[in-house]
Amino acid sequence: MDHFLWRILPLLALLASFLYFYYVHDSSKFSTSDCSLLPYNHYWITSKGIVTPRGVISGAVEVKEGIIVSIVKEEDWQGNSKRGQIIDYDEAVIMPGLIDVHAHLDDPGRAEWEGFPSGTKAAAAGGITMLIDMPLNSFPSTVSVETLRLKLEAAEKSIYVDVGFWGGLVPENAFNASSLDALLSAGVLGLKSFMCPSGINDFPMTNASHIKEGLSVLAKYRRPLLVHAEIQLDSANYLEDDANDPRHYSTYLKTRPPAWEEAAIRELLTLSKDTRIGGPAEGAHLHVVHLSDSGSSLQLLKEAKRSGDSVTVETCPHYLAFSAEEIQDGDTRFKCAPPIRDAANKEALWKALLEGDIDMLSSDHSPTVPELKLLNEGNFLKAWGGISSLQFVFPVTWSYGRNYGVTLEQLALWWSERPAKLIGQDSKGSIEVGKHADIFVWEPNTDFELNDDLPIYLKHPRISAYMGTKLSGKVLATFVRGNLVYKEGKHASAACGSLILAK
Ligand SMILES: NC(=O)NC(NC(N)=O)C(=O)[O-]
Ligand SMILES: [Zn+2]
Ligand SMILES: [Zn+2]
Repeated sequence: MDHFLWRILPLLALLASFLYFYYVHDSSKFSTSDCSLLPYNHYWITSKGIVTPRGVISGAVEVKEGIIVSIVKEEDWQGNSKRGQIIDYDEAVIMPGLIDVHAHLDDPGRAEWEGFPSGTKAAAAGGITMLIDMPLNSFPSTVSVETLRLKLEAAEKSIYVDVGFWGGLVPENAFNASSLDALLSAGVLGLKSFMCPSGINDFPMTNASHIKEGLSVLAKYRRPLLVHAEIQLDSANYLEDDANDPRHYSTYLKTRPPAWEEAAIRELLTLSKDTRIGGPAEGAHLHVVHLSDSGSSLQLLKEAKRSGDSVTVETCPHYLAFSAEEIQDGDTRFKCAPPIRDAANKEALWKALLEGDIDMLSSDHSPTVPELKLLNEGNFLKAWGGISSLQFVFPVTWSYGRNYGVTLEQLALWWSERPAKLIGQDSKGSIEVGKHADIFVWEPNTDFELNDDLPIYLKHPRISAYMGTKLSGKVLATFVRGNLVYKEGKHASAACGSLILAK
């Protein structure tokens, strides 16, 4: 027996060295740092498609200690041998990480709905390198310095991507300038308010005078006011009869007509004009979240922009992917506010986005526990309003957008450059020398079906309206400040995202 062991010893040694090289030497399998799946922090990423503000190039991006330190075109790169570590992605696309300016992670207080760890893991797996957490659905709402502190405590050491925070503008703080001053000084990136009930009792809606107060305080800090722009008008056209079955999506659609959005946007534009006493450049920037109405609401925004108002607008992938006609009876996964409208509206939203009338995209990831989505009962009037989408927003934008001829540069503009500008983060939003190495890598032509076989990190994947859809665009890797935080089904072992506070 001994004799036999001696004879196979060289074979065992060979196997051991193979295992060493396969598992240890390939840095992506094992790591020395907990924050990154890479054991080094100076490296080059090479690819035939790197999306920069000056176009798509073939070449290399040099990353050192979290910063992009050089970008080299292929013709200047070849033949140069003094390189360090190289990660070659060949035909895969290298893009600036997505910045999602509108996500509800519901932590602290309702972490069973999502939470910072699952939400930011899902974000990283979807190419998102920074998200801004909404001030509501968590408990307490982020409406004061004290409640912001609770947010920061909940997020610290629990986030896999960078996270910033919007503060809430609510009746309780709107007339208290020192409270708003304190909240803004503590670092929220801007304020968010609702012109209709928010769906959650602890975040009440604001009226015109609250909004005016908010705008005037925000102007001093040069930070934006984000508004859920719907005003409840008489919904007399909804009656409890057979034709208005709450399991029919059309019943819900009738309860929130486009006129609600139009009325809110009209009022908002007037209010913000009133605060621009010294001219269009004065006053706070206004940002309309999740626009759904591509008709009169959009027209009002276009006119305001043309007259020089400081206003931007976002829409969300669910308004671009789905239409009311396709939503099945009882499928409350699709309930959100403002609602998903008809196919013609969807086409017009794409046109507005492509023509630059809609500035950017956001997820409005607003999940809850499956019980509150009432999936069995299928009652559109009672179910929680909010779409769960965070991990899928990029492949969704690409899958539906490619039919409209969407370019890589447009994707970067809608998901990175313009969001970075809205939140005042000059060091983020594009692949340029001196900026944070917030980057993701993806394969445009890899198709997949969203089902349980995939690694999905959201807490409640079942409630997502996207489950069961076929998509293209597979995210391979995500780097946050140079740390490889996600690679094909695996995250870094520690959550090292940064809390981003306005200065
Ligand atoms: N409480 C919410 O999360 N509301 C959200 N709900 C949606 N969009 O259906 C939102 O952003 O208004
Ligand atoms: Zn909203
Ligand atoms: Zn929202």
